Amino acid sequence: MKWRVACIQTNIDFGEPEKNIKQMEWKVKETMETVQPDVLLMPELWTTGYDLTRLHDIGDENGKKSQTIFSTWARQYQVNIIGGSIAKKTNHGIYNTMYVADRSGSIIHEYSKLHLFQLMDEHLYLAAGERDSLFSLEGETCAGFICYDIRFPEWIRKHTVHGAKALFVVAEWPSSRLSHWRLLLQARAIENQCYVIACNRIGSDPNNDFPGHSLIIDPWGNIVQEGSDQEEVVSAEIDLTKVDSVRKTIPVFSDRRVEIYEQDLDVRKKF
Ligand SMILES: O=C(O)CCC(=O)C(=O)O
Repeated sequence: MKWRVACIQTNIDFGEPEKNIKQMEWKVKETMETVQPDVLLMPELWTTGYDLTRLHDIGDENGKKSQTIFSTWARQYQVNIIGGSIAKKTNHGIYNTMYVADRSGSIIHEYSKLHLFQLMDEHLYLAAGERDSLFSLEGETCAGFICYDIRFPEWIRKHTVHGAKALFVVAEWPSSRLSHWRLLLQARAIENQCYVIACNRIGSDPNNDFPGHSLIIDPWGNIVQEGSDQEEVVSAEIDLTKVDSVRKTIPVFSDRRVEIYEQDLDVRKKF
């Protein structure tokens, strides 16, 4: 399977969902007219930004409005959408939730950020997801993650051992740790021998600057495309058969020694 993937690397107006949705509608239209991707990504919390203290007012009730928007755009343009994430308000709390819509407009996957980022106070305002993020897109096994999740290789691996060949990452990753962003994403691609397609935002909010640098990385760890720090669409063609050939060249998955990893370490003998 070959897909043209495209990250809408955009600024986000702080706490202004209506404005952000209107702007995104134009960007989706423009991207479909120019780049014509098969898979379209948006950044993390792109409707509200990190306006955490107001999420109970501006978040999306059960994610209903967002699902309708993704579904409408996906069907209208016949494109698969990784809808970044949005703030989903529920009776049990507010979740940082990704929806995936396929070309027919069906919502085929939902994932709520599992690891809340304390440095940006997420744990004070958001509830953590409890479910995995594996899904099938046009017959290919994929997984979706949200920002801080990429610091947890064991979480990502859980999905690639179940066959994920493309990891879609959405983020509001700050400029101060841009070097971590690049290295972590490249490491996840190399160790899991899969594509990583990662969409970050640009601009600033009251607490952080965001560097863009959305990335498309192949299963050998090469950066196929990297964004600047400006508003743009970062796109490339990916060929998922490359995943199989890299996994054949260095058979990391069959060389794993899971039975040993699962044994307890006998630390008392050593210290
Ligand atoms: O892990 C990091 O350095 C950034 C994470 C982050 O900004 C987030 O999860 O929103």
